[in-house]
Amino acid sequence: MPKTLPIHFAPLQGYTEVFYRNAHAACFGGIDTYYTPFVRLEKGGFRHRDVRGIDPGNNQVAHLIPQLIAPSFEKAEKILSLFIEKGYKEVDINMGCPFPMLAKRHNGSGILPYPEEVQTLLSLITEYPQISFSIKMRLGWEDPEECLKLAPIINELPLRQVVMHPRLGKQQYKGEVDLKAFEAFQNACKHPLIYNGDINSVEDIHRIQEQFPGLAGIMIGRGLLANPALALEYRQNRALEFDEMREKLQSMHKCVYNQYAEQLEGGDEQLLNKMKTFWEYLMPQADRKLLKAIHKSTSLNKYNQAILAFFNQR
Ligand SMILES: Cc1cc2nc3c(=O)[nH]c(=O)nc-3n(C[C@H](O)[C@H](O)[C@H](O)COP(=O)(O)O)c2cc1C
Repeated sequence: MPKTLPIHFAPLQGYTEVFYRNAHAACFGGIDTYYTPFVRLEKGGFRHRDVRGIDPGNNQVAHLIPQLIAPSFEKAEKILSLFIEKGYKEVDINMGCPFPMLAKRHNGSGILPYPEEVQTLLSLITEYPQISFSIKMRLGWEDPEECLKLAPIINELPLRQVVMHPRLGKQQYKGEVDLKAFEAFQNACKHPLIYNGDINSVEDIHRIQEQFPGLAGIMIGRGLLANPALALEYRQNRALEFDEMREKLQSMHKCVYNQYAEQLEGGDEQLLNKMKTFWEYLMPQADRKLLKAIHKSTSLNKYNQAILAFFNQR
């Protein structure tokens, strides 16, 4: 039996928000580390929801790491100061985001073609030795050679780990993950390395683990949104029974719903929209009619009826 690797829940802006993370940890678990979606500066300040999302008072998961995205040392330092003020000792730096609006300003994977800018940004890491840093990155913006050129810079830094999603920024989420290029980076990288990308089943985890025996962990995003039990099933080496899955999912749904119902002030429509995102990636293999009724519900009332029908299915 290969050893069980730590599973990291990837940050997903708009999905793995604080209420989702709390509910997931309480109802499913199996995760070693959760990450906040990236915090960024908007017109020099912070977005309220980002500040709420990292506030330790709102977070109930055992191990949470806040993530920042910035194109420069100064901006990154400002966000880091917020994390330090909130008491965090571990921080992740995003060098993987492919969104063109951010990438064109050298945020996320947009910085990868520019080794000097990467070096300046990451000098933050040596300036704050009291913080344990990780980076989450892609192969490059348009060429997988980019990460190999960055390897000497990255290797010099006292990093806790590197998370690699083996796609290019310009690909967004299209095409296949490039496992050959991942291997080349693994050979060049001296830090503990975590694989991230297109893991949708326990078999996928085992396959990646076999192919890359030196890995320090696996990070999963959309696969966990689709099957919140995935990490638990991997850890316990068993698939959840239908009834057990339903029970856990129902309590997770209730937990997310109640937290949003308490916090949101925009009425039923806002709550309805928030809850619909909960279902966007969830259980794509479930009964299509039941899912469609949820996705298409036009009022909170209709949504609640659709949910009831979903959880009452045999
Ligand atoms: C809607 C969406 C939002 C995302 N937000 C973030 C983010 O805030 N920070 C980050 O590092 N990655 C973000 N990602 C990338 C994921 O963390 C992950 O790297 C990517 O989805 C590949 O992993 P997966 O195939 O397991 O989902 C996002 C991805 C998606 C689809």
